[in-house]
Amino acid sequence: MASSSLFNASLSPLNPNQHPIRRHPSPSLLRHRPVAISCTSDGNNNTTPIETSVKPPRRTENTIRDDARLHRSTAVNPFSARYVPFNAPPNSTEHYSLDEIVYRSRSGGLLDVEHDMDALRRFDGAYWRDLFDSRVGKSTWPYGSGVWSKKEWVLPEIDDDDIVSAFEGNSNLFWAERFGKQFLEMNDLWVKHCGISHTGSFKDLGMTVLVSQVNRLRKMNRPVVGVGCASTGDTSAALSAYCAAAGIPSIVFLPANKISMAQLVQPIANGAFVLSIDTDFDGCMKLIREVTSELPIYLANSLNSLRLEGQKTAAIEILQQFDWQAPEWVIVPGGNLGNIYAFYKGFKMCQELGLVDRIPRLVCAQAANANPLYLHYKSGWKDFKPMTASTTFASAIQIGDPVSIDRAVYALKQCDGIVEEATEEELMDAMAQADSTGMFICPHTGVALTALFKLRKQGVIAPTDRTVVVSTAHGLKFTQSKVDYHSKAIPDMACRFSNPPVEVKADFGAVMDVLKNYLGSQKLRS
Ligand SMILES: Cc1ncc(COP(=O)(O)O)c(C=O)c1O
Ligand SMILES: N[C@@H](CCOP(=O)(O)O)C(=O)O
Repeated sequence: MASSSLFNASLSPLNPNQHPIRRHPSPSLLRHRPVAISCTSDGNNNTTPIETSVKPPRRTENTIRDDARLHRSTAVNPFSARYVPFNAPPNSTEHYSLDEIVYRSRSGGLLDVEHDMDALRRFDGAYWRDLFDSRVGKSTWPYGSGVWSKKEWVLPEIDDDDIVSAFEGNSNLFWAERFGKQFLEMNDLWVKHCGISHTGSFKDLGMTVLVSQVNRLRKMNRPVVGVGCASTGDTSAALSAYCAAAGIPSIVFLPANKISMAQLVQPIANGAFVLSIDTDFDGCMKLIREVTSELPIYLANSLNSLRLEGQKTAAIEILQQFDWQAPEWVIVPGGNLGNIYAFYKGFKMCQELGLVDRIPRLVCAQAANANPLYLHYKSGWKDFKPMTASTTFASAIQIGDPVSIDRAVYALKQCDGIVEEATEEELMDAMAQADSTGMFICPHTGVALTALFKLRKQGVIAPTDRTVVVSTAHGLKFTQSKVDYHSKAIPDMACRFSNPPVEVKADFGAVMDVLKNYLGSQKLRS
């Protein structure tokens, strides 16, 4: 992408430690009295609630891990999960322990993490809502994380000591008041800022789960020397950060010259082994799959269904942030297509376990330059054709052969979902419009906002529909695209919402003239 001369001068470079195992905990008890509730087992995995002690304050010499250890329940954990073939027929018996290293089913299809829903159903929706609410805003290990605050639904069997977490999640659900009013005549529009996160994207949500499980496997002496991924920049950043925190080697395959400088420097700084490969993301993905089947390198892309268990918590969080009410619409930018399924799965679990009575309709938004799902949708879900994706400012979704295509199609069909697309000009304009109302979003979020513009214009989304746009990465990772846009340095793009700096002499009169001109152009607020 071209860089700007304009910018050269000015812009250089409860007691949540244990499961309160009982059916109807009083909300007041959970919120106001720090009572530790544990459970005993009769040896048949039947649990009986008992209240134990009032939690003493943390001793200053203890870490939060020590503190959690002191308060850990010794009772039998009634929850479990395993791998099963994705969308398996009801008579399928194929399944694998999460401690096995397996990414594909026997028939070569995708896998899914299946939870013991009967065990989870022994507690009603009110119980789970209260439990999850009681853990928000604390530093208790590991529940200070938005992912691990839902541990029973994520990786129920992992030891808290094996968890590698940066207290990710609990991201801001931003009321886009001015953007909604000014550009869409909407009053209930929200942006879920998943990119305001440890490494600047939603990938942290899945990576904490995957790297925690790797940590466990390594302690079990399973053959995992390192963890590897192919990436358009965000998966690699998250993988390298979580591996560095745990002291685990990470290996990342990046398509040469196709990711932003800010993304490239993240794994470099975190000490990953970085391969810059002369191909696109799909080429890197093919290579990492081949390599991980030959070497003791654990695959960290979302082909590995563990990742989606963490990512689904963003959906649960949205419901929680709306006091357990489902919005009408959730719009998610899609590339490798794991996230759209993760959102569906999070919403669906909340419905099945009685936390909400319905789920939102999902919209998956793709860049027109990398739109295999959109074309598939438009063909009435006839045969899917992978493509070679072209360059897009939404570089993290420049993917032509998404590994989770089956998951995405399933999710969209189940929730009466829609697929939309955004041209380069549309996505860049939408990003600039959002930024002009106080956000600082990434181009992928611009893709999602374009889908919203189109669906509002078609009357599919109504002005009062509660709508959430998922912002997937921090705008600071993509500043070059913003510099190019505001410099009007993009060939064949009008850059209608650009706001270049005004060059002015260091002279009082000249500055006054410019300012008077500017103020005159602004409407006086009544
Ligand atoms: C910033 C950003 N947004 C959206 C996506 C799309 O997510 P998914 O690949 O799960 O569809 C990705 C990665 O692909 C991403 O890095
Ligand atoms: N945008 C992704 C692409 C890979 O997706 P994944 O979810 O399968 O890891 C990235 O940042 O690498």
